Amino acid sequence: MKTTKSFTFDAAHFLPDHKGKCANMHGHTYRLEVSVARNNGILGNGGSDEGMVIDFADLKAIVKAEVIDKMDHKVLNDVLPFRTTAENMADHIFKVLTDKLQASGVIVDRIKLWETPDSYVEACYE
Ligand SMILES: Nc1nc2c(c(=O)[nH]1)N=C([C@H](O)[C@H](O)COP(=O)(O)OP(=O)(O)OP(=O)(O)O)CN2
Ligand SMILES: [Zn+2]
Repeated sequence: MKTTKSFTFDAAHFLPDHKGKCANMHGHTYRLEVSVARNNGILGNGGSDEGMVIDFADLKAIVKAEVIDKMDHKVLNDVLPFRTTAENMADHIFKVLTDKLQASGVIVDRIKLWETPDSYVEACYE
């Protein structure tokens, strides 16, 4: 069982040394899909999380605090310490959310990051 929450955020960036137009500052409305699962495969048993991987609201709050608030309406080159390709961003988001969720027995199964309406990357568990 996988549980997914989607987000959008707007940000500017440029790719140093890019051979094409992306070397120039430009913006994207990114779409981020975060899919998570239980590390033991068993859904919550008892209490508020009964029958859930994670409450949608809890997942939303974590992604907002750890990712969206740090990237939305930012110049990504100023806030991320790597070349801001969609691949590097998805890898970073995967690691940040894995660190945050692992104590509660939740794993990040997939990060899907759309940079444009027709271009996306995926970072997947194993
Ligand atoms: N593998 C990757 N290739 C490119 C990335 C990336 O992150 N990973 N990024 C860019 C640029 O950021 C660019 O803004 C997006 O590229 P592209 O899809 O080519 O942009 P367009 O939507 O304008 O292209 P269309 O020709 O309209 O499809 C470049 N490459
Ligand atoms: Zn771009």
